[in-house]
Amino acid sequence: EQPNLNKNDSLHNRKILIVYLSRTNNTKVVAELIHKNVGGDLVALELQNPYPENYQKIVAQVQQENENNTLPTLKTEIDSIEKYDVIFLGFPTWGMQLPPPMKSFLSQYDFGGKTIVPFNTNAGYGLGSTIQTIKTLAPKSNILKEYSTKGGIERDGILFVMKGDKVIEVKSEVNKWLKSIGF
Ligand SMILES: Cc1cc2nc3c(=O)[nH]c(=O)nc-3n(C[C@H](O)[C@H](O)[C@H](O)COP(=O)(O)O)c2cc1C
Repeated sequence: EQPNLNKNDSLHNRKILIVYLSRTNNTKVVAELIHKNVGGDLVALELQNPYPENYQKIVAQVQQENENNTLPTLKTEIDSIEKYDVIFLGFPTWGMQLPPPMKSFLSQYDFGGKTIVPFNTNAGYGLGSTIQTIKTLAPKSNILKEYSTKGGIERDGILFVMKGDKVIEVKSEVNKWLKSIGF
C-alpha cells in the first residue's frame, strides 16, 4: 500500500504545484477541480514544438518518440521546483504509456523527498505503464494513490466529455479521492 500524507503535516505548510498535460481539455478540467480544492500553482505543460492537430499524425509521432526514447523539449519552465512539497501530475494515457512531455518533465527536475500525486484521463483502457514510469523517473519521491477516469475517445471523434453529469460525477470522485489521500 502506498503511504498517505502525514496527517501532522499541516495543509497550510504544504506548497503545492499542479502540472498537467492536456490536448482535448479533459485532464485540464480534472486539474482545475483539484486546484479549486487544494490551491497552489496550476501549470499546463507546453512543448516548444506543439504536436500536430491531426490524430493519426500525433499517434505516429508519439509512437516514434516512445520507441526512440525521445524526450521532447518543453516550453514550460518551473521557476524553482525546490519550493514545492507536493506535485500533482496530470496526464492522458497515450499509447498505453506516460506521454513523452511528462517523461521530459520528470527527467528534468529532482523529485527527491517530494510527494507526487498522479491523475489521469483515458479512453477507457486505463493507466497502462504510466505509474510505473513515474516511479522509475522519480525514484526518490513518495507517490500517492492516483485518480483516473474515462475521458475522451479521440480515435472515435469524441473529444471533450467533462460536462453535464460526467463532470458532476468526476467532481464528487475527486473530492473523495483527495480526502482519502490526506487533503
Ligand atoms: C496520441 C494519443 C494516444 C492515445 N492513446 C490512448 C491509449 O493508449 N489508451 C487510452 O485509453 N486512451 C488513449 N488516448 C485517449 C486519451 O487518453 C483520452 O482521450 C484522454 O481523455 C485525453 O485527455 P485530454 O483531453 O486531457 O487531452 C490517446 C489519445 C491520443 C491523442
